[in-house]
Amino acid sequence: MEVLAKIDNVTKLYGKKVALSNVNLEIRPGEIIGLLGPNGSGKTTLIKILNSVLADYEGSITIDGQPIGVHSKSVISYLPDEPYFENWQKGTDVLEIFIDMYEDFDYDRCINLLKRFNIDPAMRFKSMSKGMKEKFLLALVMSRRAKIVVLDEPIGGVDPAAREIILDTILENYDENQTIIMSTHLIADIERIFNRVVFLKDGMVVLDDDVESVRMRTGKSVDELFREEFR
Ligand SMILES: Nc1ncnc2c1ncn2[C@@H]1O[C@H](COP(=O)(O)OP(=O)(O)OP(=O)(O)O)[C@@H](O)[C@H]1O
Repeated sequence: MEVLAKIDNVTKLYGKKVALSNVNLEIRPGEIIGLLGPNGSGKTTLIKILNSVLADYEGSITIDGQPIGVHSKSVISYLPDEPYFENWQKGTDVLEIFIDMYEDFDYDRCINLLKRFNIDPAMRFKSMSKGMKEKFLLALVMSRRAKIVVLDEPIGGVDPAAREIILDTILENYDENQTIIMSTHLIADIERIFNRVVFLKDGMVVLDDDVESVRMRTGKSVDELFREEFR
């Protein structure tokens, strides 16, 4: 099957601290991948490398057949772990930026998602709660018809009822060939949407498997397996 992203022997050091150690992954179209691991295991570092935020690493990465750069940015829709807008801005200001910046941005889809999340884009960010900001940004990022969507801790600040709506929305809105890579600590809440999980431990991949085969092989949910692995 076609490989959408290939991560070959990637190692990342911060000074002497090893954040990623010889990471190898092949990512294919249509996968919904849970990138899981305890605090400090390297999830955000890997996500930042895939999204050109960090460039000083060893190893090689191709995305959609090309090295990381202008093309990879155009095919990846990225939700960072912290919002990147200013408090004085309104939702509509950022919406306009997305319309201008991304050819693949589907405005109607975004407006529908915002309605579903009960977010009024005319509000300024300083008037939104943490969860409202997260939902706003998620609606934007999910509205790009990008080949790869990378979500770093997308629903950490969102209440449990809204989480369910968001997960359903992700499943309903993602295109069949789109790949989603999502880091989270809320494994029990989210694992129903994953079809593949990657566990990182001390910067190394210690598990990379289909969710179905994990369940068949171990008789455990991903959440149970995670708690066992990282106890
Ligand atoms: N800017 C930095 N400078 C130095 N060390 C860093 C920096 N960013 C991350 N690290 C270190 O790299 C390792 C991996 O961090 P990373 O943020 O990728 O982990 P994570 O799995 O995303 O953690 P969390 O679940 O807490 O978000 C940690 O040991 C962390 O201390």
